Amino acid sequence: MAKLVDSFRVSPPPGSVPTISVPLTYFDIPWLPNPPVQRLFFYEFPHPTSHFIETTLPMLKRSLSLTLQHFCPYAANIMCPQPPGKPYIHYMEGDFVAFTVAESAADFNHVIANYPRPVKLLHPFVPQLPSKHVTEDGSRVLPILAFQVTVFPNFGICIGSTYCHAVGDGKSFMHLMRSWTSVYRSGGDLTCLENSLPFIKRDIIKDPGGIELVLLKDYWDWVSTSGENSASTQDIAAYKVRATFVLGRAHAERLKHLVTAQCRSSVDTEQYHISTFVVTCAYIWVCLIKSKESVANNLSRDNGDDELYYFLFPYDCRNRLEFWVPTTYLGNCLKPCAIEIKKREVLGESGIILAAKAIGKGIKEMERSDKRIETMTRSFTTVAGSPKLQVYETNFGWGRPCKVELTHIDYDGAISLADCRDGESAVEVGVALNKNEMDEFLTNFEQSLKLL
Ligand SMILES: CC(C)(COP(=O)(O)OP(=O)(O)OC[C@H]1O[C@@H](n2cnc3c(N)ncnc32)[C@H](O)[C@@H]1OP(=O)(O)O)[C@@H](O)C(=O)NCCC(=O)NCCSC(=O)CC(=O)O
Repeated sequence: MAKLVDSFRVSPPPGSVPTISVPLTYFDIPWLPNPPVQRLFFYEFPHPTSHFIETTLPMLKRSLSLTLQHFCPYAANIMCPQPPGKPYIHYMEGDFVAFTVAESAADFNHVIANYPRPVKLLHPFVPQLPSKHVTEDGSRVLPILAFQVTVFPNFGICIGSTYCHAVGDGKSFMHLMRSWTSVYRSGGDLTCLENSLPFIKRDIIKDPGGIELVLLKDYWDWVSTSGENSASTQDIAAYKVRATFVLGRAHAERLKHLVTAQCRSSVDTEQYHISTFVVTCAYIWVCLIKSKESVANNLSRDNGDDELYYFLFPYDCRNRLEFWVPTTYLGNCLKPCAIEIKKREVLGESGIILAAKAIGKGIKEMERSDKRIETMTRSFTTVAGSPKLQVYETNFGWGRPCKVELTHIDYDGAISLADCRDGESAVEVGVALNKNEMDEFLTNFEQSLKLL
């Protein structure tokens, strides 16, 4: 539980940003039906709530307001006119980011632990976006971003965020977060942002193949069928537990070595992109499949040998397209990369190696732009976050986060990936599963490590 202390609306400074309309591109539109991204940053903060409110809160709000002047899409709304109107981001004076302050009596060390805990434990620290509403002309208005700062008196604070993925991907959001921390640390001096301002214009995204219209039609179909009435997600997560698994650098290197050794020749090796990301995903994916099949009492490899499992992860297209997209581009610039593997391959002795080769081959094909997107029917695992987002590099001046969590994985069955706080570890993986699946996963994770 968290007790509401105060709530605010944080806008860019008055008069600093003109009214702006930014179209959504074909990279943004597919994210519209997705539930929002929820990321929690936990920090040690050994002070009472009164200290936070008097000394920290004013500058947190002021620095956010100043930062939003350069990141105004995050203070805006997404306007969704009735078809055939195209959705777009719209900012006007007075638009804001919802900003709530709460206090929690929960045990901070338990909250930030890696071991399995009920997913419900973290939900009180996740901010709610303001309600969607409909304008007189029938346009739906979707608020984009909300923050909630929860104080755990004398122990820590949590900066919780909820944002609509259609406004921008993880790279864009973490650009905002890191900029906010810089402005906070500099006492409100915006010159610290001068070398890394976001690139907000969308007309650099070229669409020679007319893919936007295809995706818009899919979106309009979604609105007219399930749309806003999709099933409540809260119930799905009620009985789940979540845990964080850390893959050490030594284990990642050993896995990379094992996979590379399995490629028959150097020519063969060139067909695969083998990295820490690839082997971590392969390792977790195989442990997940084994755990779920074990709980379903379905571990026999003779049964449904050719049944397929799918793995889906985003591929950042910045600097990888035929047209120029700067690394500071604010928006979505991700393509989905889908991998498939047969059940008998996963459950065999070389399951992790085969999974790594499949993922590594998929990335190479993305680089050559010849990867087809498969139709997935069932049994797919998706990835949220990325070790490249540097979520632990968000220091407001009271140290790096002691824990970062993505809580929307509680609902959609994705795994979350992040960099690690300490240099010894390679990747942090967040998993939310039913209790009995988590027990199996823990066993699989530990046992497979011993085999490396
Ligand atoms: C396709 C990928 C997933 C692949 O990941 P990789 O870690 O393999 O990435 P990469 O292409 O940078 O390759 C890194 C590996 O190549 C090696 N490498 C790189 N450059 C090299 C060079 N010049 N010479 C030799 N080796 C080199 C490095 O050692 C490293 O291995 P090693 O690592 O072993 O040292 C990634 O490129 C990508 O697009 N990531 C972005 C995904 C993303 O943005 N997700 C967020 C979704 S938004 C979201 O979900 C919302 C939110 O989060 O808020």
